[in-house]
Amino acid sequence: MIRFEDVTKRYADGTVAVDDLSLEVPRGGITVLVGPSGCGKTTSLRMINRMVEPTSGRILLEGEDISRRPAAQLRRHIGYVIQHAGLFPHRTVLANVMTVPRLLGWDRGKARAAAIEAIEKVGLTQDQAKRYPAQLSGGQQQRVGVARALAGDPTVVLMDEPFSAVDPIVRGDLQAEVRRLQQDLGITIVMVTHDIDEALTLGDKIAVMGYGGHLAQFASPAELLAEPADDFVADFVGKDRGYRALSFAAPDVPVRQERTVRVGESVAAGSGWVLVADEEGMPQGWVDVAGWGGPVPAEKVRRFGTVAEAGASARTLLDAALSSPSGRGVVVEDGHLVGTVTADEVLAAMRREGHVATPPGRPGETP
Ligand SMILES: Nc1ncnc2c1ncn2[C@@H]1O[C@H](COP(=O)(O)OP(=O)(O)OP(=O)(O)O)[C@@H](O)[C@H]1O
Repeated sequence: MIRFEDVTKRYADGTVAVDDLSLEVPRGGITVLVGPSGCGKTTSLRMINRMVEPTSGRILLEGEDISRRPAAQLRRHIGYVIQHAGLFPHRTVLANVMTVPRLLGWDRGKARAAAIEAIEKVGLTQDQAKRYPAQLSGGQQQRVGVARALAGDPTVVLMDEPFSAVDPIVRGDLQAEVRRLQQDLGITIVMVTHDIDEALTLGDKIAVMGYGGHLAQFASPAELLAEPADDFVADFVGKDRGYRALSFAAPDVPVRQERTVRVGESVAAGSGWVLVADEEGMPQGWVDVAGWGGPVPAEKVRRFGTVAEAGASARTLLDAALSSPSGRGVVVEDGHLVGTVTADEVLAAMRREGHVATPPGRPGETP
């Protein structure tokens, strides 16, 4: 839906900020532009709303060359969020958010209603709407920035390093919020970040840009981790990409049936690790039935570590298995036991589905 065709931007001093960029941002998802400082991310983003004009090439929005549309008209459908929110300090939150619909020519009543709706969408209260930006935390100010971008009912929202100025916990909340908003509203988000973790967390598609403003790779997070196009991308994506890739694979691991007992129920000596569940079948923990038998005492029940929801990522399944005292990870659906998986079973499923390579068999080993 946003298509860059051979787009180059050379600034007046000769700097080539973007070099022959061609890519297609899909409609209704999050596309992230990521790369080291100065690689042309911001320039690329700003060409989408014509804050910067390409030197050559063209950009199409829904098949239409944006250079043919008056910039002001184009921007009506494109929200814009910047680092530090860029709020007017002497205007209340509500007035700040109203600026966008007012610029669109909406009357005060309609602009106010749209602003209030946008403020609620980003999780701010009516009380906070009456305050001035300085009376809010950094994370809340950033929410106001997002609300302002949404108030004009855009189809596309551009975000330039929107969360880089907030602490990691707030950042995580804001990332989740942006993902939720994108899904609820069906908008297309194009986001710039220099943080590969943020790109991998949020991006449906990621454009890794390299020095000199050229596109190094345009791919999904899973593809980027599995098959970085070159050394630059491999370095940028990071050394532990094998582990990170686990988050993006949801292998079909056969779940084994697991017998459960209740506290007070008798077990035979030497049963090994037995899963304890309550009367509704909700798993509660493991009990090690080694040198004893008889009724299970509550104080012998050990928590099971993490639990995986059915259909979870390989990372979650492995984590459940590795953190379980029995080595068997508990898989649940709506809190009810489905069964258990071991780390070996998760890895075997990963191999079967081609998510991880199968090591060549050593001599004497049966395949
Ligand atoms: N108005 C301008 N005039 C001249 N050169 C510019 C201008 N704006 C940006 N540049 C240069 O173009 C290149 C790309 O800049 P841009 O801001 O697009 O990169 P970026 O990837 O967003 O960087 P950062 O992560 O540091 O913000 C840089 O070398 C920058 O110095």
